Amino acid sequence: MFLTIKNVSKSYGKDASYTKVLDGVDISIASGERCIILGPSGSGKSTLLNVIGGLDEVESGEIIIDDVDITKLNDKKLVEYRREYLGFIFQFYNLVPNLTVRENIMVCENLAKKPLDIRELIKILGLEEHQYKFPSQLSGGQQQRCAIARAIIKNPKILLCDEPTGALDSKTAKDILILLENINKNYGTTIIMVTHNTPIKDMMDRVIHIKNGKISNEYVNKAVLPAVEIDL
Ligand SMILES: Nc1ncnc2c1ncn2[C@@H]1O[C@H](COP(=O)(O)OP(=O)(O)OP(=O)(O)O)[C@@H](O)[C@H]1O
Repeated sequence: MFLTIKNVSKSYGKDASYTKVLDGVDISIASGERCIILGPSGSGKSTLLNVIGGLDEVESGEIIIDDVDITKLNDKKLVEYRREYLGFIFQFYNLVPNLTVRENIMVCENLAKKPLDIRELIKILGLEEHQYKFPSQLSGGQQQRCAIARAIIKNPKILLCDEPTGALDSKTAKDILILLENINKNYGTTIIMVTHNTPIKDMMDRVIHIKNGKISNEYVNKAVLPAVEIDL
Protein backbone atom coordinates (compact mmCIF):
# COMPACT_ATOMS: atom_id res chain seq x y z
CA MET A 1 0.00 0.00 0.00
CA PHE A 2 1.06 3.57 -0.63
CA LEU A 3 0.14 4.82 2.85
CA THR A 4 0.00 2.45 5.81
CA ILE A 5 -0.86 3.54 9.32
CA LYS A 6 0.09 0.78 11.75
CA ASN A 7 -1.15 0.59 15.31
CA VAL A 8 -0.88 4.35 15.86
CA SER A 9 -1.66 5.67 19.33
CA LYS A 10 -1.50 9.12 20.84
CA SER A 11 -2.59 10.69 24.10
CA TYR A 12 -2.61 14.11 25.69
CA GLY A 13 -2.16 15.17 29.32
CA LYS A 14 -1.35 13.26 32.50
CA ASP A 15 -3.23 11.81 35.47
CA ALA A 16 -6.72 13.35 35.69
CA SER A 17 -6.35 15.18 32.37
CA TYR A 18 -5.05 12.07 30.49
CA THR A 19 -6.90 11.50 27.20
CA LYS A 20 -6.16 8.71 24.76
CA VAL A 21 -6.94 10.38 21.44
CA LEU A 22 -5.77 7.69 18.99
CA ASP A 23 -5.92 4.09 20.18
CA GLY A 24 -4.26 1.52 17.91
CA VAL A 25 -5.35 2.94 14.56
CA ASP A 26 -4.65 0.79 11.46
CA ILE A 27 -5.43 2.15 7.97
CA SER A 28 -4.13 1.35 4.48
CA ILE A 29 -4.70 3.74 1.59
CA ALA A 30 -3.78 3.15 -2.05
CA SER A 31 -2.16 5.79 -4.24
CA GLY A 32 -4.78 8.01 -5.87
CA GLU A 33 -7.50 6.87 -3.48
CA ARG A 34 -10.04 9.30 -2.03
CA CYS A 35 -10.60 8.63 1.63
CA ILE A 36 -13.01 10.25 4.09
CA ILE A 37 -12.69 10.13 7.87
CA LEU A 38 -15.97 10.60 9.73
CA GLY A 39 -16.72 10.59 13.45
CA PRO A 40 -18.22 12.52 16.33
CA SER A 41 -16.63 15.69 17.66
CA GLY A 42 -13.53 14.90 19.71
CA SER A 43 -13.14 11.38 18.26
CA GLY A 44 -9.59 12.10 17.00
CA LYS A 45 -10.13 12.91 13.31
CA SER A 46 -8.00 16.08 13.15
CA THR A 47 -5.33 14.47 15.31
CA LEU A 48 -5.14 11.58 12.87
CA LEU A 49 -4.82 13.98 9.94
CA ASN A 50 -2.13 15.93 11.80
CA VAL A 51 -0.02 12.86 12.51
CA ILE A 52 -0.26 11.78 8.87
CA GLY A 53 0.81 15.32 7.99
CA GLY A 54 3.78 15.18 10.34
CA LEU A 55 2.35 18.18 12.24
CA ASP A 56 1.91 16.12 15.38
CA GLU A 57 4.00 13.26 16.79
CA VAL A 58 2.62 9.79 17.43
CA GLU A 59 3.20 8.10 20.76
CA SER A 60 3.59 4.65 19.21
CA GLY A 61 3.02 2.99 15.88
CA GLU A 62 4.19 3.64 12.33
CA ILE A 63 3.12 5.81 9.41
CA ILE A 64 4.66 4.40 6.27
CA ILE A 65 4.53 6.34 3.02
CA ASP A 66 6.26 4.89 -0.03
CA ASP A 67 8.17 2.51 2.26
CA VAL A 68 9.41 5.29 4.60
CA ASP A 69 8.26 5.39 8.22
CA ILE A 70 7.80 9.13 8.72
CA THR A 71 7.55 8.77 12.51
CA LYS A 72 11.28 7.96 12.49
CA LEU A 73 12.38 10.98 10.42
CA ASN A 74 14.44 13.79 11.95
CA ASP A 75 13.14 17.37 11.70
CA LYS A 76 14.99 18.17 8.50
CA LYS A 77 13.77 15.04 6.71
CA LEU A 78 10.25 15.64 7.99
CA VAL A 79 10.23 19.13 6.46
CA GLU A 80 11.40 17.62 3.15
CA TYR A 81 8.68 14.96 3.36
CA ARG A 82 5.99 17.56 3.96
CA ARG A 83 7.30 19.68 1.12
CA GLU A 84 7.42 16.83 -1.37
CA TYR A 85 4.42 14.74 -0.42
CA LEU A 86 1.81 16.87 1.25
CA GLY A 87 -0.68 19.62 0.59
CA PHE A 88 -2.99 20.89 3.32
CA ILE A 89 -6.41 22.52 3.12
CA PHE A 90 -8.19 23.78 6.22
CA GLN A 91 -11.67 25.08 6.98
CA PHE A 92 -10.52 28.69 7.25
CA TYR A 93 -8.23 28.95 4.20
CA ASN A 94 -5.15 30.34 6.04
CA LEU A 95 -4.14 32.62 3.16
CA VAL A 96 -1.49 35.33 3.62
CA PRO A 97 -3.64 38.51 3.84
CA ASN A 98 -1.18 40.98 2.31
CA LEU A 99 -0.39 38.83 -0.75
CA THR A 100 -2.61 38.59 -3.83
CA VAL A 101 -4.17 35.28 -4.90
CA ARG A 102 -1.38 34.75 -7.42
CA GLU A 103 1.33 35.63 -4.89
CA ASN A 104 -0.20 33.29 -2.30
CA ILE A 105 0.10 30.47 -4.83
CA MET A 106 3.60 31.55 -5.92
CA VAL A 107 4.95 31.25 -2.36
CA CYS A 108 4.29 27.51 -2.53
CA GLU A 109 5.33 27.27 -6.18
CA ASN A 110 8.77 28.58 -5.22
CA LEU A 111 9.19 25.82 -2.62
CA ALA A 112 8.41 23.03 -5.06
CA LYS A 113 10.87 20.86 -6.98
CA LYS A 114 8.54 20.33 -9.94
CA PRO A 115 5.57 22.70 -9.61
CA LEU A 116 2.50 22.47 -11.81
CA ASP A 117 1.92 25.20 -14.36
CA ILE A 118 0.53 28.14 -12.36
CA ARG A 119 -1.47 29.55 -15.28
CA GLU A 120 -3.13 26.19 -15.91
CA LEU A 121 -3.93 25.74 -12.23
CA ILE A 122 -5.38 29.25 -11.88
CA LYS A 123 -7.58 28.47 -14.87
CA ILE A 124 -8.71 25.04 -13.59
CA LEU A 125 -9.66 26.63 -10.27
CA GLY A 126 -11.55 29.50 -11.93
CA LEU A 127 -9.29 32.14 -10.38
CA GLU A 128 -8.21 33.99 -13.52
CA GLU A 129 -10.31 37.09 -12.85
CA HIS A 130 -9.39 37.10 -9.15
CA GLN A 131 -5.65 36.45 -9.33
CA TYR A 132 -4.58 40.05 -8.57
CA LYS A 133 -7.03 40.48 -5.69
CA PHE A 134 -6.22 40.17 -1.99
CA PRO A 135 -7.96 37.49 0.16
CA SER A 136 -10.16 40.13 1.86
CA GLN A 137 -11.63 40.96 -1.57
CA LEU A 138 -12.78 37.37 -2.14
CA SER A 139 -15.78 35.29 -1.10
CA GLY A 140 -15.25 32.22 1.10
CA GLY A 141 -15.49 29.88 -1.89
CA GLN A 142 -12.96 31.93 -3.86
CA GLN A 143 -10.60 31.94 -0.88
CA GLN A 144 -10.93 28.17 -0.57
CA ARG A 145 -10.18 27.76 -4.29
CA CYS A 146 -7.03 29.84 -3.75
CA ALA A 147 -6.12 27.64 -0.76
CA ILE A 148 -6.56 24.55 -2.95
CA ALA A 149 -4.37 26.06 -5.69
CA ARG A 150 -1.71 26.84 -3.10
CA ALA A 151 -1.81 23.29 -1.71
CA ILE A 152 -1.77 21.69 -5.16
CA ILE A 153 0.80 23.83 -7.03
CA LYS A 154 3.69 21.66 -5.83
CA ASN A 155 1.84 18.57 -7.12
CA PRO A 156 1.80 16.77 -3.77
CA LYS A 157 1.07 13.05 -3.68
CA ILE A 158 -1.33 13.48 -0.78
CA LEU A 159 -3.84 16.25 -0.13
CA LEU A 160 -4.98 16.45 3.49
CA CYS A 161 -8.27 18.31 3.91
CA ASP A 162 -9.64 19.26 7.34
CA GLU A 163 -13.31 20.32 6.99
CA PRO A 164 -12.66 21.94 3.58
CA THR A 165 -16.34 22.80 3.09
CA GLY A 166 -17.13 23.57 6.74
CA ALA A 167 -17.42 27.34 6.27
CA LEU A 168 -19.23 27.28 2.92
CA ASP A 169 -22.87 27.21 1.80
CA SER A 170 -24.00 23.99 0.12
CA LYS A 171 -23.71 25.26 -3.48
CA THR A 172 -20.16 26.60 -2.94
CA ALA A 173 -19.27 23.44 -1.00
CA LYS A 174 -20.33 21.33 -3.97
CA ASP A 175 -18.20 23.45 -6.34
CA ILE A 176 -15.20 22.80 -4.07
CA LEU A 177 -15.92 19.05 -4.04
CA ILE A 178 -16.10 19.03 -7.86
CA LEU A 179 -12.71 20.76 -7.96
CA LEU A 180 -11.20 18.21 -5.57
CA GLU A 181 -12.64 15.43 -7.75
CA ASN A 182 -11.01 17.03 -10.83
CA ILE A 183 -7.67 17.38 -9.08
CA ASN A 184 -7.77 13.72 -8.06
CA LYS A 185 -8.54 12.73 -11.67
CA ASN A 186 -6.08 15.09 -13.37
CA TYR A 187 -3.11 14.67 -11.08
CA GLY A 188 -3.76 11.33 -9.34
CA THR A 189 -3.58 13.06 -5.95
CA THR A 190 -4.48 10.88 -2.97
CA ILE A 191 -7.10 12.74 -0.93
CA ILE A 192 -7.71 12.26 2.77
CA MET A 193 -10.56 14.35 4.11
CA VAL A 194 -11.88 14.85 7.62
CA THR A 195 -15.42 16.20 7.81
CA HIS A 196 -18.74 16.25 9.65
CA ASN A 197 -20.49 16.52 6.29
CA THR A 198 -21.59 12.87 6.01
CA PRO A 199 -23.07 12.89 2.45
CA ILE A 200 -19.56 13.55 1.08
CA LYS A 201 -18.82 9.87 1.81
CA ASP A 202 -20.76 8.89 -1.32
CA MET A 203 -18.12 10.44 -3.61
CA MET A 204 -15.17 8.85 -1.80
CA ASP A 205 -13.49 5.49 -2.45
CA ARG A 206 -12.75 4.60 1.17
CA VAL A 207 -14.92 5.48 4.15
CA ILE A 208 -13.49 5.36 7.67
CA HIS A 209 -15.49 5.95 10.84
CA ILE A 210 -13.56 6.78 13.99
CA LYS A 211 -14.96 6.71 17.52
CA ASN A 212 -13.03 7.34 20.75
CA GLY A 213 -9.75 7.15 18.84
CA LYS A 214 -10.48 3.74 17.28
CA ILE A 215 -11.64 2.75 13.81
CA SER A 216 -15.25 1.72 14.37
CA ASN A 217 -16.09 0.96 10.72
CA GLU A 218 -14.23 0.99 7.42
CA TYR A 219 -15.33 0.06 3.89
CA VAL A 220 -14.59 0.65 0.24
CA ASN A 221 -17.46 2.24 -1.67
CA LYS A 222 -18.76 -0.05 -4.40
CA ALA A 223 -20.65 2.67 -6.28
CA VAL A 224 -18.91 6.04 -6.02
CA LEU A 225 -21.11 8.99 -7.00
CA PRO A 226 -19.78 11.95 -8.99
CA ALA A 227 -19.42 15.03 -6.78
CA VAL A 228 -22.10 16.83 -8.78
CA GLU A 229 -24.67 14.28 -7.55
CA ILE A 230 -23.86 14.66 -3.86
CA ASP A 231 -26.85 15.96 -1.92
CA LEU A 232 -25.29 18.29 0.65
N1 LIG B 1 -3.07 19.88 21.92
C1 LIG B 1 -3.97 19.21 22.62
N2 LIG B 1 -3.86 19.09 23.97
C2 LIG B 1 -4.74 18.37 24.70
N3 LIG B 1 -5.81 17.73 24.16
C3 LIG B 1 -5.99 17.81 22.85
C4 LIG B 1 -5.09 18.55 22.01
N4 LIG B 1 -5.52 18.43 20.72
C5 LIG B 1 -6.65 17.67 20.76
N5 LIG B 1 -6.93 17.31 22.03
C6 LIG B 1 -8.05 16.46 22.45
O1 LIG B 1 -8.03 15.31 21.65
C7 LIG B 1 -9.36 14.87 21.34
C8 LIG B 1 -9.51 14.70 19.84
O2 LIG B 1 -9.38 15.96 19.20
P1 LIG B 1 -9.52 16.11 17.63
O3 LIG B 1 -9.38 17.56 17.31
O4 LIG B 1 -8.61 15.16 16.95
O5 LIG B 1 -11.03 15.62 17.40
P2 LIG B 1 -11.95 15.75 16.14
O6 LIG B 1 -12.57 14.41 15.94
O7 LIG B 1 -11.20 16.31 14.99
O8 LIG B 1 -13.03 16.78 16.66
P3 LIG B 1 -13.92 17.88 15.88
O9 LIG B 1 -14.79 17.11 14.96
O10 LIG B 1 -14.67 18.55 16.98
O11 LIG B 1 -12.96 18.80 15.18
C9 LIG B 1 -10.30 15.90 21.97
O12 LIG B 1 -10.75 15.37 23.18
C10 LIG B 1 -9.40 17.10 22.20
O13 LIG B 1 -9.84 17.84 23.30
